Amino acid sequence: MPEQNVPCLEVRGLTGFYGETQALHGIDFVVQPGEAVCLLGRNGAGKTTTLRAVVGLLAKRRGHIAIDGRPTQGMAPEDIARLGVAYCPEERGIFASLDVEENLLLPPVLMPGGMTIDEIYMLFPNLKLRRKSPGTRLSGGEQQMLAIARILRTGAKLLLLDEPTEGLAPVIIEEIGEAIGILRQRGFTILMVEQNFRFASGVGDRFYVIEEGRVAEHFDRQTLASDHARIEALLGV
Ligand SMILES: Nc1ncnc2c1ncn2[C@@H]1O[C@H](COP(=O)(O)OP(=O)(O)OP(=O)(O)O)[C@@H](O)[C@H]1O
Repeated sequence: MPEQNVPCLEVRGLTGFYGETQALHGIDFVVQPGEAVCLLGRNGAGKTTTLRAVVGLLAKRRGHIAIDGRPTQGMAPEDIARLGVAYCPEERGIFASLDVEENLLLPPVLMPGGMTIDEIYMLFPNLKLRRKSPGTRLSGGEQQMLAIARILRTGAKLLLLDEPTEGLAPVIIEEIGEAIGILRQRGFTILMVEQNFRFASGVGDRFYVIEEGRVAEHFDRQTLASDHARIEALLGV
């Protein structure tokens, strides 16, 4: 049983570098169990780099990151994944030469409690219809659904989604939003990077605005509703 009041993810004073270039300058945020938290901000602000640091893909990172209270400093990505976190990258990473089901079965199951293939197909019926289609034949929306679906088998409880709506038609964006809602009902915790402010404001509980590698602002859904114009101006949307 996780201890009470232990965040699902805690990030304090996170700095990160690409070579000599500093991309993160001291990021602080928390994600509580069951929450959907969105990282917002302009291009190049450091949102993707933050997600990559959390899953250990950013080699040069400093500061405190803890998953369910367990610090991840110095850990390799595969060991961080075993703490129950999974990452769905912006570029989706679908293998073109594999069909839908082969792509689904690719990530290893790391912990008990992951969704079965049948449960995943109930969540994304399109993928079931296309189960034998190669990655190359999928639409952008199907690829995004597959990229999310693929991490649901692993047993991870914290899902990191990088721009899940990017380049997708409104009707598909709606389906992704519904799927995220169902995942939350099933107890998943979500940390998401989104440029689509409208989408983010519909699915997020709390929001952090990242600017130049720092958290510039933090607000919840209620504040977002009451202060919409100012926040839109802040994000330049
Ligand atoms: N592989 C890389 N090598 C060097 N610099 C990088 C690399 N990836 C990102 N950066 C730089 O790090 C900074 C943060 O980029 P990051 O991708 O985290 O921003 P972002 O907020 O996710 O924006 P975007 O939506 O454009 O991806 C930017 O200045 C970017 O140019």
